[in-house]
Amino acid sequence: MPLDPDSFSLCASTGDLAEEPAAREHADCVEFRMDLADDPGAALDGYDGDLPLLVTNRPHWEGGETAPYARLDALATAVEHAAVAAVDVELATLRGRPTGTNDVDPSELVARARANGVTLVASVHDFDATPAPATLDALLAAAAAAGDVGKLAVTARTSAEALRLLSATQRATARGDRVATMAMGEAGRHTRAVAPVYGSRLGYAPVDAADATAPGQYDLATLRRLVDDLASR
Ligand SMILES: O=C1C[C@@](O)(C(=O)O)C[C@@H](O)[C@@H]1O
Repeated sequence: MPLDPDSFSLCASTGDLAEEPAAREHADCVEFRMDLADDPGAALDGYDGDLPLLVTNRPHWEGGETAPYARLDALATAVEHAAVAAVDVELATLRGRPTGTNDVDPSELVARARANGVTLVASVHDFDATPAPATLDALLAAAAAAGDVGKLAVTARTSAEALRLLSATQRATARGDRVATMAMGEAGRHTRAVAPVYGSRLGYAPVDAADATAPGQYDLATLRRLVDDLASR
């Protein structure tokens, strides 16, 4: 089953698939951060949880832990698994940024995802700041065009920057782009709860706040409660 890009999904973000039972109560899916796992291939082969998986294998140059070697090959194998519903590929990768030695190239990875009915999340991360509005618009439009969902995670240093991201989310949704947004960092924390009100399709949270995969994340139970509460108003 692909992840439905037309509705909001809350992902429990983890490098350890053994956390899935603890995530079931609150999450719609598990973001398996393959780059944070010791043996991601074995973990996927042994996965028998209920929640569908969004697989991510983040390179160093976009805030992850994976050495570039065979990074795309691991994702291409992952999308063949029945439990995998979505795959995250950086927009820069899709645009051809060299990513190390791989047998498959980005277009083949996308083709394999498509052949397996796996939703493609095209992602962009800015770990320093929140770009100007025109840049946010351009990044969201490009990411949404490249994937089924275009995801943009920026860093908000002020409430004005957080608001800028929410505004861009609203504009993207209004023009018909399917996007997912969040502002990392303390000043952006509330955007994780609020961005879905403006159309964001994905949220990320660790089961346990101590295991955050990005700055400013709420724990899973808290983000579920906040998102659901705001959605019902
Ligand atoms: O890209 C994202 C979003 C994220 O960076 C966040 O800020 O919640 C967390 C990552 O695990 C995920 O891949």
